[in-house]
Amino acid sequence: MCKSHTHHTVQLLVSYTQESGLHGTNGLNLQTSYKNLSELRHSTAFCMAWRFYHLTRSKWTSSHAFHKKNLRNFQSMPARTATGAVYLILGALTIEAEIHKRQLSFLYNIVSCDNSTILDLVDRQLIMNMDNQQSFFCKVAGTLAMYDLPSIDSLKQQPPSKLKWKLSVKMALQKYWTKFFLEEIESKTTLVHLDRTLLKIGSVHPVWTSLSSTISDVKKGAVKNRLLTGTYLFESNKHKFSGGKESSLCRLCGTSNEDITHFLLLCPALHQQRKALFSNLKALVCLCDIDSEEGLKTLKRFQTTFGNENVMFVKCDVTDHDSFENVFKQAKRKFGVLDIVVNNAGLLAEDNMRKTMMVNSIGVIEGTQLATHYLNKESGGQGGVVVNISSTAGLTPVFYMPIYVASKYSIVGYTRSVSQNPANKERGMRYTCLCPAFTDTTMFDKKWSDEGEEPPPGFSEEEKKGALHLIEATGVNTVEEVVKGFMTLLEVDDNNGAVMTVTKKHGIQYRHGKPLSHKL
Ligand SMILES: NC(=O)c1ccc[n+]([C@@H]2O[C@H](COP(=O)([O-])OP(=O)(O)OC[C@H]3O[C@@H](n4cnc5c(N)ncnc54)[C@H](O)[C@@H]3O)[C@@H](O)[C@H]2O)c1
Ligand SMILES: CCCCC/C=C\C=C\[C@H](O)C/C=C\C/C=C\CCCC(=O)O
Repeated sequence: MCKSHTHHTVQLLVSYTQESGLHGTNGLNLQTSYKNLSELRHSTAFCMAWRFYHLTRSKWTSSHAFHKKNLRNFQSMPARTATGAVYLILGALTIEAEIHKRQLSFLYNIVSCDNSTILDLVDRQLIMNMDNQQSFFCKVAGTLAMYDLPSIDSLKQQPPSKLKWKLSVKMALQKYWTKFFLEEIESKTTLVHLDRTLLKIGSVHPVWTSLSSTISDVKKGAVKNRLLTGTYLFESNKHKFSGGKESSLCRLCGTSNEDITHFLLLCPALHQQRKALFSNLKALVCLCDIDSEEGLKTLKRFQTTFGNENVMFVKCDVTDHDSFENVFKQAKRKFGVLDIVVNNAGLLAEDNMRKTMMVNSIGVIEGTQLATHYLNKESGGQGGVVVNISSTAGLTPVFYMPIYVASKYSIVGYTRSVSQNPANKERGMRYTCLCPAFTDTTMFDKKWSDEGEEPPPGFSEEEKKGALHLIEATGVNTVEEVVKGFMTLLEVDDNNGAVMTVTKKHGIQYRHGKPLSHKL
């Protein structure tokens, strides 16, 4: 292979792929485009294999970068995409692996031939040249070891059929590079949503294979791909990165900031698409509340989105053991297994100390004990997570609501304590605590912003003024902001013992240092 031919092939490859961008926009589907790319790449790799020994480290690095850039452009991935994702989503081999494949094929052809002169030369090389790093045999011995393939000697003694050898090499390369890139992506926080079981060198990820090659489908695939790889730029990020110059509002609904929680769960403009997807997902929810009128309204709303069979409501009073346990029994009977419990019931009634403590404190403790019993692997469950809803008032004294504060402080201390039980790991349990600041819900009633209203029971006129002042100073969370913190607590599986605050000023923050960590 002469130098000018090599140069020509590389030029061809560059013009073919470098500016091609998204597949499909050039009229080709991903498979055809990739096949053409890899055929050109193979011949380039082939050329390089012979010049392999003369390649300097910087040439090596630039050919890797060149190859990765082509694969990335080809899938319309931005430059910040993790290398592992670029290769695994397309199932593509590295240049290094392509060269190894050819080395191993060449080795097979030599050791399995019946030309005694060639075989003698091989023997001579094996005796004389195995310490020489530049020798083909020394290099290929390293390649065989790298992929756990038989040594040159055993290949010579018992060469398998050509087909079998090709298959063994293919499998070994795929196994090695799949493991290599899976390890690489493990540390990437942007890739937490990528299902590892769908990633394999040699197979194209369903994000590409499930699409037709129409331009609109391919563009949808590019967005999906960016969502999967954590590289999609939500409006809220654009806002952040532009130093506030760009708007953070969702362009689809125009009503809220666009972030991943909004996009996946909340944006009303995507309701229809979500409905179709959610009806296949088996997210099963049991709602419970002492207020059955409101509970049944919420049930109806959830059933419309998630399907009638996937949601249930059970009336319950969390201060009554039997009533509370009945919820767990009913949910288990209908859904079979329980894995998340949210102890959310709460009230603000400074004029009723016993009720406040019974609902906000005892109710949450009771719910946590029942969850431990019904979810725990040691008592027939599959393990899971408990999220106890406290408040920033569970971390800061507030002089005009000491009873509410006492009830919420108790939840933080209780949750942190149960999270330290050494049995949690065996039981598959983790316990977390969410502490929102003032949030725009029914508890945060209009009367707190209406100067003309009487203060709520248990509050003097002066105390109400103090509260309004505090509310003005701290700001009021939207429910979406709190949901975002809540989803983070659920999704991060090594946060046992976490206490998270959600405030208007500082967003999501963990308190009390790093939680006691164990991965479940
Ligand atoms: N809204 C805020 O500003 C804010 C801030 C921080 C924490 N929290 C906490 O968030 C949680 C949810 O409150 P919210 O703001 O959604 O108010 P909310 O009043 O809408 O919800 C509380 C729910 O608890 C139910 N409940 C009360 N007593 C019960 C009982 N004995 N058994 C069963 N259910 C009972 C109520 O019927 C109500 O539906 C509460 O624990 C609250 O203390 C609220
Ligand atoms: C003072 C009564 C206001 C009424 C709002 C109704 C219910 C709110 C309940 C919340 O749990 C209270 C949350 C936070 C208030 C406590 C402390 C503020 C600490 C400062 C901060 O949030 O940074």
